[in-house]
This record gives sequence, C-alpha cells and structure tokens, in this order.
Amino acid sequence: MSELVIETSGLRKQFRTRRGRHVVAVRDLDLAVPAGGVHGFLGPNGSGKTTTIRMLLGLARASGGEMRLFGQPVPRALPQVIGRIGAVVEQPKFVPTFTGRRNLELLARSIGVSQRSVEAAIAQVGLDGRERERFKGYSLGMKQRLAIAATLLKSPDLLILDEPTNGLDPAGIRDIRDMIRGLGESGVTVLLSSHILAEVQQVCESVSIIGEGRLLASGRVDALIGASTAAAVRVGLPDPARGARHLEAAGYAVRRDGAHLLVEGVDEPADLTRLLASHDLFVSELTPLRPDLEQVFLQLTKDTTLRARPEELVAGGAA
Ligand SMILES: Nc1ncnc2c1ncn2[C@@H]1O[C@H](COP(=O)(O)OP(=O)(O)OP(=O)(O)O)[C@@H](O)[C@H]1O
Repeated sequence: MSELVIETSGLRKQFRTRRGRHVVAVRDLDLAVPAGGVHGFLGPNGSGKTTTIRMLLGLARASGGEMRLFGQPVPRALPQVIGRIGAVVEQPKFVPTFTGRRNLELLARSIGVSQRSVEAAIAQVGLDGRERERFKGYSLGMKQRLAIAATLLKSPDLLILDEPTNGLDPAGIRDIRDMIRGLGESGVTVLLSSHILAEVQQVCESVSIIGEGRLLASGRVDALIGASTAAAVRVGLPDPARGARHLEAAGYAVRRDGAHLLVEGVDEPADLTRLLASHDLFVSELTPLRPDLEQVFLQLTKDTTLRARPEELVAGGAA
C-alpha cells in the first residue's frame, strides 16, 4: 500500500443559505489520494470539489467527518503540514505593474526562500523568456503559470490545483496540462480538480469522481475504464438492415452508425458472429469500442447532472 497524502472519511459540509435552509455540498466523502503523480478530482459543476479543497486547506470548516494530510489530522495539524502544500484555489494577488519575476522575488523574500528557487519555479512552469514582462500584460494562461510558480517556491510535496485551466483557450489548456504532467513526473503529488474529462484522462494516473458531494468512483484511470462495460461493438455487414432485425430479435440494442451497426449489451462479441452467420450474414468488421473516461464519467454522473439543480436543499436542521 502506498502512503496516502490526502485522506478523508465521512467528510460533510452543509451551508446555511440566507433563507435559513441547508445546502449539502459534500456528504460522507471518503477520499484516498496516494503519494506521487497526478490524481484527478473530477465532478460536474457544483459537485463539491472546491468546497472539499477549501476544507482540506482550513479555508472552510467541515460539518462532519475526518481529514488527514500526510497522515496528520487536519485542520488540527495544519500548521505542521501546510509548509509541504502548495495550492491554487483562486487567482492570487500579484502586483500588476511588476514583472512576473519581480512578483515571485517579492514572494520568495516574504516566505524566506532563496532567489534560486525563483529561477527554478520559472523554469518549472515554462515562463522563461516571459518573466521580465509585466504581470498586467500576461495572458490568462501565463497568469495561471505564475500562480503555480508562486506555489512551487517552497518546493511543496503536494500541489492542489482547483480548475487550473478554467477560462483558457485550447492551446493554453494543453500547455498547462503538459506542465502539470511534468510536475507529477517530478515526484510532486498533484490533486487536479476539474470538470474537463480530456484534461484528466490525459494527465492523471488515478481519479476520484464525485457527484452531488458523494464519491461515485475512485481508482486508476485504466482500471476504471476497464471495469466499465464495453460501450458497444461496431459491426460491419453487407446488409445492415437485415442484421439489425436479427440482432434486435435476439435482444440486443442496435443503432445505425453510417454503414455500420453499433450493438450494445454484448458480453461476448463472438456471440454476434455466430448469430449473424446462422442467418447467412457474415461480418466484415467486429470492433469492441472501449469506453473512455468521458463515458465512464457520464455514466456515473448522469443521475446527478440531469437534475435541475446540482445542490440538494434540505429543510433546516443540525449540521
Ligand atoms: N458559501 C456557500 N454558501 C452556500 N452554498 C454554497 C457555498 N459554497 C458552495 N455552495 C454550494 O455547494 C455546492 C458545491 O459547490 P462547489 O463550489 O464546492 O462545487 P464545485 O464542484 O467546485 O463546482 P465548480 O466545478 O463549479 O467549481 C454548490 O451547490 C454550491 O452552490
């Protein structure tokens, strides 16, 4: 068993609205984030990701449950572990008229780290060459890099990034994604909160998927994809219409995909060839379509995302 960097059990957060009702943002959440690499914290908008991160960092008080960072109970032991954690939860304040480098130098001095760390952080986030430009002229992507560089100054063991690519264009998203992958490979544990599937699938080894504040699935990305049932089997036939009739009569769900058929609910693809061959239909193609993380995610969160409002309002009561 690898060491867990983040652990929550039965974590719960309830907000009281102005009308005196309660919004349950996080409910009975058990998270386990192993050391090393990038761990995706995935969920639709309003599913409780930011609230969970804020509780871990002592920025919001939990209504119930337990949390540990590096094995230490938080928020009680936060002073002992906070030095090992870098977090970008919201855009930090930088001086707009100073260069990126000057901003980092000031920050480095205020937290007592060497100017050499500034060089290292600039290089790590790929800002070299642009660090002598003023912050106010930076693109959103560069501002985000600078924010991450600021957290790297103290060489954290754990980096928590809340939706780091929000508002970026596709090129900016790719740049930040590559940078995060590099950080994970360098040995830092990264918790990457996101609702963008492609971002997570391409960067993370493991994920926790939440919906309405609950853990829906957790584990290695490849295991989650492998564990979910094959999305469909694509079948090529000389007479798709006749093939579809026989398959439907045998109880399969069949859809047309151009000249092909997409057959769902298939346990064993060979069953299809046998069935079709018994009607003198010989397949020219039989391709099981592996689900990707997006399909796994949609399957898991479909109940939660289809609801009109992401939050569940409950009548006032004890937190
Ligand atoms: N201070 C607050 N008061 C009342 N409700 C809140 C408060 N903060 C968050 N919520 C509610 O808690 C739920 C979870 O919100 P949260 O911001 O944690 O979700 P999220 O997964 O981070 O969403 P997003 O991807 O949009 O950032 C939402 O329904 C939100 O409206």
